[in-house]
Amino acid sequence: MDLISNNTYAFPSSSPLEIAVKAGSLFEASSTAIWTISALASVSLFAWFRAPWNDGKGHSIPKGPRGLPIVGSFYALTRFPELTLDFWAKKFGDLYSIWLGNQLFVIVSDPNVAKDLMVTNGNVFSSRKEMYIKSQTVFAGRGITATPYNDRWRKHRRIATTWLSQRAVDTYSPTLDRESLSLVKALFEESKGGLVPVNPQPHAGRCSLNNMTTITFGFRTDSIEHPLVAQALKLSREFMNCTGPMSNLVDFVPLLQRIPTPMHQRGKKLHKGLVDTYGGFIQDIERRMKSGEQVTDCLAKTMVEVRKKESLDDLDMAILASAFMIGGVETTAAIMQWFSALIPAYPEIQKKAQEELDRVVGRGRLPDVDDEKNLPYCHAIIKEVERVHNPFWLGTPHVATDDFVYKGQYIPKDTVVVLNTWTMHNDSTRHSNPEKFNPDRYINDPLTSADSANVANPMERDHWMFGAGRRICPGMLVAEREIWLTISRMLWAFDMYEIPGEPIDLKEYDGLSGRSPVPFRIGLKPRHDNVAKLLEKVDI
Ligand code: HEM
Repeated sequence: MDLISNNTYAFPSSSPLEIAVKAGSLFEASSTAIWTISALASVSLFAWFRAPWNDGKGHSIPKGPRGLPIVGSFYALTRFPELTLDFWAKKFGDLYSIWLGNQLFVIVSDPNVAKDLMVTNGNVFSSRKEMYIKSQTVFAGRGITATPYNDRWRKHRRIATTWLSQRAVDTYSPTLDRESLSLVKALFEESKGGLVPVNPQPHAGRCSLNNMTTITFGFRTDSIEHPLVAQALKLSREFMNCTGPMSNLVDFVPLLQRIPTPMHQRGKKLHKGLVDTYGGFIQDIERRMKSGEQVTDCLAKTMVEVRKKESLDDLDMAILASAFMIGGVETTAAIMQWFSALIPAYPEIQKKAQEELDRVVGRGRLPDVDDEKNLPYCHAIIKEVERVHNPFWLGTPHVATDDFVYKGQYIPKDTVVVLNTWTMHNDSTRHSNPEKFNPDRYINDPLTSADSANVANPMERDHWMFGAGRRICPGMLVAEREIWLTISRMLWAFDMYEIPGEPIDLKEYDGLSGRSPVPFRIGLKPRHDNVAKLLEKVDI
């Protein structure tokens, strides 16, 4: 494969970083004319729509790239934004600022700064910006993920955490167990026992989808051909592409919000798609409950039961369910997909994991939840995949609800705060030789990521994939269990190998904010006869 050699994760000579940086500097160099024309046109606008650069007490906003009039630094962030942000982190430091249109962002590239702002000062840095497309158009002012730090968010977060607590996740174990077995069986069948190359992506997508539809609506799909699989994955992907932290300029240039753009149409269509699909399931559940039918326990049923007490309207329920379906499907599926794309290049790592599995679990049964503590190498592989291939390099930004001065640097109220996790995950002071895929770096880290998020020293946290502070992902527990069951069982069942002549591209990815690998195929050779035997009774 062309991008990986000797276990080293190295960028090609015309790397996205170089392209982004070259594009940035070329743009800056050749943009004198654009500057002159647009500066004249925009100077008055500038003064009008940009926040103050200092607090009048000698504290200025953090330094950062100058950007262009009107669009700010947007031009440099349309492709591989994480690499451009990393380049600027090296130039401007752990806390720097950028402008996108009229919006000031500060970019946090260091674990200590992340903790100081988002955890220690969580009372200031736990809100969300009401972005025009994401919050106002797609979520119509609802939805836990996009809601500002207010009572509506507290209510939705309370309902969500009830459904995502450790106790709740324990009750989903049979679902997570079943779906991971169904995934392994589907891969086994499609690969015809190792003879036919397989793209595991749709199977991983259906596995995550089934977990979320069962938790949210109490049903599952029975094959990757089920129409909901394509529909749900399309909605999630469109959501990620329209609403990522830096996905569209309409959010940051108020003038664009007043004229019809294709992004408005996409936002409205997406809103309708989410409400029709997920709101439709809730209405169906409510109708069945009213007619006295027994309805399986699920989030939708709970919402219908408490709707009066919690003053939830139809839109609240549809959007909260959508947040589960968006937050919980593309994310866990992406980790399974990155694992499947990456691991074939590392036969020696697979072998080591499989030796551990044979020794601890044996070949007479598949690994289970309780085995994780005794399988440190398999546990470490997952953490390393998450470090190297966080599906959300920029997370979900927070916003400051007050003016704040951090180490002499002024962060005005309404500034958007982005965790630059690419830089944090590739910091050589925390992770030696960060470019190397090396599960051994986590071999002495038995913590779950949920526990690791609470370690006192932020330099010791495993990774920042789930965000930070009061808005940290409430789905961590279910996500970790789901990922454990699927990945440990794939390692137990298959030798995963590259198809000769079909290199797997790990640099490109699909998605503007949530990332998954571009389509690929791998070989999946069952490791022993018990694979077929133990999967015999599993239903897909
Ligand atoms: C690998 C899997 C996952 C990843 C990488 C992930 C990542 C994230 C991130 C980065 C955030 C923003 C955190 C912050 O603001 O600091 C978030 C929030 C959220 N996630 Fe996840 N997530 C995953 C799985 C899940 C699952 C399974 C669910 C279940 C429904 C879920 C539901 C949510 C919700 C509802 C929020 C919004 C929380 C709020 O704004 O208060 N996530 N997630």
